Amino acid sequence: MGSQPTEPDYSRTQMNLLATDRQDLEQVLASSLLRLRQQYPACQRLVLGVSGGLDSMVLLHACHRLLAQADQGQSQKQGQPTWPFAGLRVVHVNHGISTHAADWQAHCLAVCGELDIAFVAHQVRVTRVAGQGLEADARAARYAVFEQELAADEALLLAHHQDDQLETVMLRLLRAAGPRGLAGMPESRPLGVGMLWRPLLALPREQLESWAARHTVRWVEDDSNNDDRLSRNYLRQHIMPSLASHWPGWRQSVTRTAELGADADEILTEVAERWLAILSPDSDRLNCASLLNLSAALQRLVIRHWLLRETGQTPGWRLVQRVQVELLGAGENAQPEVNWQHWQLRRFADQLHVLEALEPVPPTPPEGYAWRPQGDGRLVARVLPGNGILRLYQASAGSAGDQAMRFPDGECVIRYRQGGEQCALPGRPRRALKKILQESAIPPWVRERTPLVYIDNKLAWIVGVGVCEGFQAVDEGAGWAVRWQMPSRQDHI
Ligand SMILES: Nc1ncnc2c1ncn2[C@@H]1O[C@H](COP(=O)(O)OP(=O)(O)OP(=O)(O)O)[C@@H](O)[C@H]1O
Repeated sequence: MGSQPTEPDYSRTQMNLLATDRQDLEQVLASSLLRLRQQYPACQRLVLGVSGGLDSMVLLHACHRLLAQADQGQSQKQGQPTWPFAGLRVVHVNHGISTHAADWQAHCLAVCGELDIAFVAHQVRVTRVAGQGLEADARAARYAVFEQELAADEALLLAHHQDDQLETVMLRLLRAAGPRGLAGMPESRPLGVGMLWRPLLALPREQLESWAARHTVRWVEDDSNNDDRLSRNYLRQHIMPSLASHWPGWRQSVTRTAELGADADEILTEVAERWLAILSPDSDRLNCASLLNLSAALQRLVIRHWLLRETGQTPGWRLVQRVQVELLGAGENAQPEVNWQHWQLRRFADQLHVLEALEPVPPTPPEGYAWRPQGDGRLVARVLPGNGILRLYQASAGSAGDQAMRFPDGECVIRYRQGGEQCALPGRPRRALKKILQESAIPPWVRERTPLVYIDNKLAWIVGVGVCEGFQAVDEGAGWAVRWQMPSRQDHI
């Protein structure tokens, strides 16, 4: 296959479709765009994702025709404007993978020039992710560009069609999927600050092909489409034709399955959210004791949605299973952990935690990190290299209680535990710091990086645990409290 713009292949177009499709495709597009405008009134301008291939070229030309009709005064249909948008522009992502990448970009630029439509191209560097194919990596890079590119009043239109949807559902089925996977691609979803919209999702590929033929649309054939080592191509070339020959209604059946999947997913999401509101009301933690009271299937549902909520990534079946067995099933005193991408999933104090893996804290200088009062008597926030930031604030009566510290007159320094330290909390015997930390509510993965505030070389405050004997504020309102914001998003102590 070459990269040159190809003449439409008339031999593949079907006569019956040729007779009727022209209006159909444009009608379907127009009513989809009206629906977009009604559902998301904030979307006033359109951005088309155009690769240079047949599908997105059809979308581009068909949008251009609707826009031209509107300009020629045919803009009202049953009282509705046929083109209710203020702007239209095209974005092309050049992945730089194919040897024909520059031709695709040049073709998109040329067509947009002919149609007088604003065009922007982005060259991306595709980052390879272990265990993921090149196509998926390219897609991630592409969507990152789309997301960046989109403004809050814009919707991105992509030219996915019914065959793409069927392939997606079949591939997911073959890789194992629950209702969410079987639901296929949604017609719309939020993308960055804007919306993503797929106006051609209901139309079969054939219909796009015959429309392209009729309008002498030129496109660039993607040479990788012929490579049947790629699963999607194998399915398209070998499996789908035989399905059609034995089950003429298979497209409708799979489409219906996707619709049922979408319904089931919506209901399951509602159920999961209700449970999350109970089991993880206002924190990123999930309560194990209550979770264990649920049925095994409901546990997996809640775990899946909790991970999705906290990380933005959909966890696979195996991971959910591991969390259920290895973390939820662990004894109370065990401290198991499951690593997933750059997250750590841990169990501590009868809660499941999802943490972004933290870099180890860099070695502290022997003299510690000085934390000096300002001339006006206030201490400023102290950035701890690799370990977040400490802030001091005046503890108002009641807000900090016995956590309020006397104003540190002496030399104030921050250190971390080195081993062998001892101290006494008010009214308690002197003990090893290690023991005090172990018995505190501080999770084990935070203990070694817990800031220790020394005043005149004496341990005055174990952040997150309390003020040491001799340093507590006596008068209400006279004390100071410390807040530590860890480098990861979730932990404030
Ligand atoms: N390089 C590109 N630049 C701009 N838009 C693109 C590009 N590639 C694809 N698109 C848009 O995305 C649509 C779908 O493309 P394609 O089927 O190749 O994507 P996909 O990898 O299957 O994506 P998805 O993961 O969303 O299914 C195209 O019709 C087009 O609208």
